[in-house]
Amino acid sequence: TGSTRPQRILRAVQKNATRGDPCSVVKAIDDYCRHKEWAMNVGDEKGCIVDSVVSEVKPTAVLELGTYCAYSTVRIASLLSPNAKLITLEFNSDYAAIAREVIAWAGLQDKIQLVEGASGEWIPRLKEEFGIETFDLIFLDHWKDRYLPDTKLLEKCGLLRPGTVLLADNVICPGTPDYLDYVRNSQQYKSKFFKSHLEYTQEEDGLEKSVFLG
Ligand SMILES: O=C(NCCCCc1cc2ccncc2s1)c1cc(-c2ccc(F)cc2)cc(O)c1O
Ligand SMILES: [Mg+2]
Repeated sequence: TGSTRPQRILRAVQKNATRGDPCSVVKAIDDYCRHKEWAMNVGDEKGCIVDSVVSEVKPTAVLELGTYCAYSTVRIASLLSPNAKLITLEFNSDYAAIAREVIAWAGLQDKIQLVEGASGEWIPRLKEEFGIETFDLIFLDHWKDRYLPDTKLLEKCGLLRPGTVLLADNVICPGTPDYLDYVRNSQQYKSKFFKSHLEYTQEEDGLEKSVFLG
């Protein structure tokens, strides 16, 4: 029984990144996935767009849907203010186990709460379980056919406030057509597309930034 791709990514982090240095963790994953084997991290090109949105929003409460190996988790958390918190949901327990190790290597355990489970099950529980009022920023990077139902669920659960920013990965590749249609045509959102490329490739992709207007 050989290793899995997430295990190989963790090994690359432990080999090439400095403990407690989130930037070196991000770089180690990008180097490995660009030169050794592709993996579904948001990557460096789209990651720079994520960085600019996080820096602009200055969120104190962040929700990430889809952790995988915690590349974007670490990238976002490294930009947050001291009292800010990030909750990240991961469905796959093997991914979650690797993600916890990557988060620990980056030294960001105190900022990040990793929750194992399905978004549809956990979103209705976030207020009660974690004392969350509303989120300032939500990064959608999980099952592409869950972006729309989970956005409607977040609205229903009162987890959005006027000004909450939804930032969605992969709106072109693999694509989230129903979600794009909703946020671009709803009076409740002001939406903007950031053209980019699928991580580590020249395939078209992009991020959609949608501000909830209430
Ligand atoms: O599926 C992707 N990402 C979601 C993984 C699903 C993990 C989940 C997390 C979670 C948490 C809570 N509830 C339910 C769920 S389900 C994904 C796929 C590609 C891609 C692009 C071109 C390809 F040829 C092949 C793959 C690129 C990307 O950037 C992705 O993000
Ligand atoms: Mg993605």
